[in-house]
Amino acid sequence: EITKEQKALTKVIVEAYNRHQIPQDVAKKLLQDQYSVEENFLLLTEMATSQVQVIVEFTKSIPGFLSLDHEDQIALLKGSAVEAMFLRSAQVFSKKMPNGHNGILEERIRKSGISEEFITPMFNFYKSIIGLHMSLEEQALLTAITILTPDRPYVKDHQAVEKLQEPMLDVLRKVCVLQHPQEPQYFARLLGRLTELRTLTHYHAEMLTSWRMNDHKFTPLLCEIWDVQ
Ligand SMILES: CC(C)c1onc(-c2c(Cl)cccc2Cl)c1COc1ccc(-c2ccc3c(C(=O)O)csc3c2)cc1
Repeated sequence: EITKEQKALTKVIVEAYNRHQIPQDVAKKLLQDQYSVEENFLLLTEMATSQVQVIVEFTKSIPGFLSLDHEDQIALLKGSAVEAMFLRSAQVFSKKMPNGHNGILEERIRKSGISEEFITPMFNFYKSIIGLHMSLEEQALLTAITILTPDRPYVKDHQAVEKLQEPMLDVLRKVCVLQHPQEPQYFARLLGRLTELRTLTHYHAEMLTSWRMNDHKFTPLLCEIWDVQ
């Protein structure tokens, strides 16, 4: 069962996850009434830029992260940002957002210049995450586990990252058993979502290319984290 240290670790991660969120005034922009492809792309770019800042702050609160090699810290953030944003935007769809953000976010994503071949797997993923009815602890721990994935490109000290990721996996497994006693495979299903996230990262790289082909501009922060422009 869950040790004192594991309870403390979960508390730190959940508090960081709750503390760092997109500012309400940015989220509210989703409710604007222009729905052109251009307008949607600009809004989603603003959301993504704000969400990256949120992910960076959340990551800095993960115990031990700031003690990693600095280049590895950057490699982990660059390698996981898209996956962390899929997880976060999935929660927007699953929780009944006040004044129906979720329907609006979906509509803007569907009409932002993303081709159908990417929209289908993207929304299949969203459906599968929503169907898991993840608790806040599970969302926060799964996001930290995704960020602390040792085999991201250019990570030098894999072991140092594994040492941070393993305790998170141990406590997530126990949290899943406690919160979904009737579903012994729940933890395995959560980890299965991480595999599906990897394929979405691949699709996402192609989405970026097709946006750029149509001369779409990104913000400096997104260009840096996604190595574009
Ligand atoms: C550059 C841009 C066009 C882009 O490129 N790929 C993706 C992209 C897409 Cl289209 C899907 C998945 C991942 C990415 Cl990076 C995106 C848009 O990324 C988003 C990132 C994050 C949110 C997001 C998060 C939280 C919340 C909350 C909340 O927490 O209360 C309220 S509103 C909201 C909105 C939306 C969109």
